[in-house]
Amino acid sequence: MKFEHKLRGNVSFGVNPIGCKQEVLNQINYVKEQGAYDGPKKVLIIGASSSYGLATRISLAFGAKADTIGVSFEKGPKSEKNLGTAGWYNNIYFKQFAEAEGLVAKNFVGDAFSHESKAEVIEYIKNEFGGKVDLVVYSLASGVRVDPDTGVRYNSVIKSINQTVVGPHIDISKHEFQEHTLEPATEEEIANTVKVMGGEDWQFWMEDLKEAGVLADGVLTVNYSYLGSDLNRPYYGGGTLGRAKADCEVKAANINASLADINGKATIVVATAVTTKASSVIPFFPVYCLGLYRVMEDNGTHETPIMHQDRIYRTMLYGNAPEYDDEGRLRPDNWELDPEVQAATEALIMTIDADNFDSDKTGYAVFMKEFNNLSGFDVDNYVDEEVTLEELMALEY
Ligand SMILES: NC(=O)c1ccc[n+]([C@@H]2O[C@H](COP(=O)([O-])OP(=O)(O)OC[C@H]3O[C@@H](n4cnc5c(N)ncnc54)[C@H](O)[C@@H]3O)[C@@H](O)[C@H]2O)c1
Repeated sequence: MKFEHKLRGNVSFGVNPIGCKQEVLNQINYVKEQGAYDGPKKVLIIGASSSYGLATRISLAFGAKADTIGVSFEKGPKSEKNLGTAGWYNNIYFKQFAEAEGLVAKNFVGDAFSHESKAEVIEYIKNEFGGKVDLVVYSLASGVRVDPDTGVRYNSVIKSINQTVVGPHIDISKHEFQEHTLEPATEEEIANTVKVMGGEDWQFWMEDLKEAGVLADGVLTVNYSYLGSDLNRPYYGGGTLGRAKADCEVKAANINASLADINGKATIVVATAVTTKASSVIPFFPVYCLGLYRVMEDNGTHETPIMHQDRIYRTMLYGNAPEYDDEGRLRPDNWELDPEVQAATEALIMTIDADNFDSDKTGYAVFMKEFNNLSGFDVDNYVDEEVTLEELMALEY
């Protein structure tokens, strides 16, 4: 079967399942090369099927020998034209590789926002996962959330607040460098984005898990945030997504209070900018990445999700070199926010235009390779393997 990388704007519809398998294996091998580390042994990851959540799962399983439960919202194959989503295959192949090493790897595919998903996961932890988890990772990125109590559907928007933002953007499918205009969000759009991407559902998960008695003494829970810099503040930190991230900090404080009696802790991890399905559709962000990646590649500090998450868990959360800010947030993003890196990124971005955006002057090649890798294309060590639709449909998650 031929796999086609279909794109609309910066959204990918095609998938190469065999490429996804190799990409998962490449990440596993990266972690193994770093060696083993002491970490949590029973982990729940909400949003586990791609980028940061998947990288977290791979690092913890293959670096710290953790058993993992992954929750995600992915689609399986229906026809040769519709092979489903990359995350579907990432789940399957992660599980195969983890089980081959004697680890437990359980996948739940469904809506993490629903009561049913939470109940199913809790039942599984109680009956088949040893009764308790010692780490809960919340790595969800979604455009919609249906409120589980009212049934009301909320959509998140990526918009600025109180200002119109005009700047450069790239349309990947058209291979075009464009000027983009972002109109400010309404109050309702801001509130809806907080409802979807804020911390409410994280808090709901932690309340339900605690009430069910499935959190180990000393449990840690983390939520991935992004703060960024002046270069992206108008459309990120100062925009609707920034509001949602601020809400996660409020909810972290609530969770911390509720976990005190079991010595638990909620931590906001401010992660670095990486190429993911969620970040590629943020207006202007790809151009920020073109500048940033060139500078960080040249400095030897550019990281992919697996490199970043492995460093976070190995050296910071379960290592002896965590770096917290005054607000108690973990700051592995300090390589990105280094003033010299930011100044060089800004200077480079000012020179990027329609003629050179895809040249070696920028991080275009790095960005595009990472973008293609997300769907199983352009993967290192890839070996073509004949596979039929029936075989793909028979794969069990
Ligand atoms: N990409 C970046 O540059 C960056 C930087 C810092 C922080 N973060 C944060 O990291 C987190 C993860 O983002 P990502 O970029 O890895 O996203 P992603 O799109 O790669 O992954 C999102 C995950 O959420 C799951 N998901 C979405 N809706 C769901 C639902 N209703 N039920 C169950 N699962 C669902 C998907 O299946 C997937 O596993 C987000 O909070 C994001 O803001 C991202």
